[in-house]
Amino acid sequence: MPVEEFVAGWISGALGLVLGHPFDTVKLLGFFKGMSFPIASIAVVNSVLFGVYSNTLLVLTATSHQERRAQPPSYTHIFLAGCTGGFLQAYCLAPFDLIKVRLQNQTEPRAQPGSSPPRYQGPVHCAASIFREEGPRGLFRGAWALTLRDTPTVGIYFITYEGLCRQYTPEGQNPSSATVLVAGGFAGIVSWVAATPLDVIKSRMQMDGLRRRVYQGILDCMVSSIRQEGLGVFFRGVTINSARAFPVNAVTFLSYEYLLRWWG
Ligand SMILES: CN(C)C(=N)NCCC[C@H](N)C(=O)O
Repeated sequence: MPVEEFVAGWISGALGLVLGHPFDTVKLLGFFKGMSFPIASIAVVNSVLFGVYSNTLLVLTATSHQERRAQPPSYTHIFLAGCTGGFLQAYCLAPFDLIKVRLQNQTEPRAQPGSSPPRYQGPVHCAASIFREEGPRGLFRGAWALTLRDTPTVGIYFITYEGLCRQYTPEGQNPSSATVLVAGGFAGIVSWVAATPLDVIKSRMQMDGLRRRVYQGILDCMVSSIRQEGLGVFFRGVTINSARAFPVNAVTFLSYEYLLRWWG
């Protein structure tokens, strides 16, 4: 199994994250101290995403990354490989994303002298507390919603990227840096617009159970969110998600493509 795609995915995910971090922190007006935890986690997750995507395409089309410019895969194969990558990355992402959401939502003012410390003191303490208080399965709270969010939308992500690259690149050639940046950025925006409704539900499921269980499941969470807040609830955060998605994914695709070209 070729591993370059896993390594390129690892590095490009970390680079994309550096750009996305300020948006992620602003998103919930919370604080998410330090970058080492997000960098480490996103690098692993991106490596799974790109590695599984490329290796699934290899199985489906019998072409390696280098051969795909001359023999472009069909959009159906791209979509299926993207969905497979999205499905598997969601499971790796689930515990990291849960910790991120729990820390971001911890918006109590920072400890004043004499006040009690925050519930979670950092990523490791957060993971250990969830494990202790909610059991090992607690670390995967919201994982189904995350899988439903990522499986189709990562398919859309790769279709948009490939479609735009093909549109603006002469046949058989590699796309230019400008094309990769724009196609990557738009792939990020389109997929995040599609992902936002389930992103809202996923975050609510991840916060559920902290004090008491409110929702019986994904459907119940959807229905009660719509009842209480109307359909607009599904678009909460869509602007910040899109603003973050462009630079993050432009840089992720540019570094991924160039690392693979560089390694031949
Ligand atoms: C819409 N979704 C879930 C995606 N397109 N996922 C693929 C990776 C996105 C990138 N790591 C990011 O954080 O934007």
